[in-house]
Amino acid sequence: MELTLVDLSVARGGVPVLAGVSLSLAPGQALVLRGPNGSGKTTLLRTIAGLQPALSGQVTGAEDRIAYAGHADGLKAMLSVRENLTFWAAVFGMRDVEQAMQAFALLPLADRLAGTLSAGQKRRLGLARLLVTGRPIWVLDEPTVSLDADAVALFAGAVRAHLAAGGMALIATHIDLGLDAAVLDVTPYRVALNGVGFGSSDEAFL
Ligand SMILES: Nc1ncnc2c1ncn2[C@@H]1O[C@H](COP(=O)(O)OP(=O)(O)OP(=O)(O)O)[C@@H](O)[C@H]1O
Repeated sequence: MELTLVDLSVARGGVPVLAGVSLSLAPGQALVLRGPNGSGKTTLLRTIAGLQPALSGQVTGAEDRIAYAGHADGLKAMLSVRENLTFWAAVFGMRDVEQAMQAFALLPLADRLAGTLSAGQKRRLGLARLLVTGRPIWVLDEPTVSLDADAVALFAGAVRAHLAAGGMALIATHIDLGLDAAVLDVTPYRVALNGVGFGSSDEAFL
């Protein structure tokens, strides 16, 4: 089943950011979102993932099918790498955490507390979580932040395997992942602010 956006408009802090975004993603396909800092990529991804409501328009094919990885890794600092993945696997009804650790070179760190990992290791663990969700649509916001070249290659390999298995991926990134993916620049969808500033915030925790 495809993921489809029809005429989607999104806002942050009550201020419209992007308007009229339409796209569709079929099984096996990836789409890379591009656009300057502050252009609205995160806002669009959060809306697609159901973390905030759209201003208008529709998202179809997303219900209970999205695994979202945003800027925060959302790890439990006092659980080990293996325990973090086991926790998430249980939440999503999956079991195989060993394969997820292997895919992101985490096996040597399996018993380390997540809170003691380096930034790049934490990011690898956050991305390994995608594999234990069993969800077909990966919505990823700057997934390669903190990753070294080897880890970026591991990540790109995981995305390729996910697509080959019929998964989908929507990725906001400023770097070239070497994926066979379409690219959507959000710039043409930006809403002109016409003097309206960003005075408010739409989240309790920033
Ligand atoms: N919590 C918030 N409350 C209000 N406005 C916000 C909030 N977070 C971001 N914004 C504003 O919303 C606009 C869109 O931000 P967004 O994070 O979606 O852009 P982005 O394209 O993902 O940027 P980047 O490439 O820097 O990650 C920006 O002008 C930003 O300053």
